[in-house]
Amino acid sequence: MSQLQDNFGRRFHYLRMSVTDVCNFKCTYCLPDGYRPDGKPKFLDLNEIENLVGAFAEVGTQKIRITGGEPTLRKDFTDIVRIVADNDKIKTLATTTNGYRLEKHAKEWFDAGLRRINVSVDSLDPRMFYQITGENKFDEVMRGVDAALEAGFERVKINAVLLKGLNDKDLPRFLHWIKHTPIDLRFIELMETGLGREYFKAHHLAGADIKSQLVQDGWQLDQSAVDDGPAQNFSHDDFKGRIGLIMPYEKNFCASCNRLRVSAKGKLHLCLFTEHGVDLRDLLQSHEQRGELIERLHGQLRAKKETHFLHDGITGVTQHLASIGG
Ligand SMILES: Nc1nc2c(ncn2[C@@H]2O[C@H](COP(=O)(O)OP(=O)(O)OP(=O)(O)O)[C@@H](O)[C@H]2O)c(=O)[nH]1
Ligand SMILES: C[S@@+](CC[C@H](N)C(=O)[O-])C[C@H]1O[C@@H](n2cnc3c(N)ncnc32)[C@H](O)[C@@H]1O
Ligand code: SF4
Ligand code: SF4
Repeated sequence: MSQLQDNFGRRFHYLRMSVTDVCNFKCTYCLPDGYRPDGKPKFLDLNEIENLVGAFAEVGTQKIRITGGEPTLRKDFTDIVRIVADNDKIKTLATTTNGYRLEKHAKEWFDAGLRRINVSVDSLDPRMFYQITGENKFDEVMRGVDAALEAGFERVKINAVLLKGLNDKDLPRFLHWIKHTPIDLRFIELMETGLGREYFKAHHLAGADIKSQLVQDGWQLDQSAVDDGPAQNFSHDDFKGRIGLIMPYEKNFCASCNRLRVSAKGKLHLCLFTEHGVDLRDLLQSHEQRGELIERLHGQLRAKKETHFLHDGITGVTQHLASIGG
């Protein structure tokens, strides 16, 4: 079966699969008022997930990241991990989590087949962590990170959204942490969502500024991390950890786009900032529908735009990233 490719020659071997919109945190840049149910949520069930993964695997998907909302709030999260891990075409299985349930379940998820984990830790100062996430859970989350390191995950990454006037003083603490700890830090430039211009204007910090500072301090661009898509990665001889920057406002950011998204209710999003998703759910009901589903995927890929709306100055297209999984 031919691989997913768009009109610009980009190949898509990475699926970000959201399994819930629900979240228990209130990150100020994402869900400042917390999760608000939109009617009765009915997220993809295990059968639908298995059919989805099977179809994507058949058209070249090798990496799946389970995301949300907070994916680990699903009671059947471990079963979801197992379903994806059981598909031998999927070589890399990852999740992104706020770390809330990590301490207790890291080993269980690892044993079910999860191999990479990204934990969002926006600050290493517990008070700032609380101010940003709305949850006083810094110690629990950090114990979760330790549990993940102990469980044997091949990669443990920490995501932090760069926020002017909030966590922008934290860089030295983060650097101190990765001096002797083999952690990959991911600094993500704040993206403007439907939350409003004011928040963005007040807190947006250009990733390029962090990049200049890192380069000045002897960090070197590492081109070897080929599966990382649009992130730029840096390493330093004196540090065990690495740093990745996601700078969506940089020119050419989308040229290396390699990922597609499916929402928790089964909608295909060709970009994090597309206007709407295309329903796949009607074709996720049985294994026999796989051929038709694959045809729909190929058809949709032809409509993928070269770059995203943010570059055209159109904002508010995505209300918040919890709805698509970031
Ligand atoms: N605009 C944009 N932002 C992205 C893209 N990929 C990741 N991001 C942002 O970076 C955040 C962190 O991503 P993660 O879920 O941790 O995964 P990742 O950084 O893609 O990690 P890898 O799978 O190792 O590449 C996402 O939630 C988004 O906010 C992308 O393709 N486009
Ligand atoms: C939507 S969350 C879902 C997974 C999980 N709840 C978590 O926080 O890790 C995925 C990632 O999106 C990032 N994110 C959310 N809103 C963002 C925004 N407006 N700009 C940049 N990154 C954002 C978060 O920091 C997080 O690392
Ligand atoms: S970034 Fe993740 S943890 Fe924070 S509110 Fe959004 S979905 Fe929840
Ligand atoms: S913004 Fe859209 S097109 Fe650009 S890299 Fe992200 S998902 Fe791909």
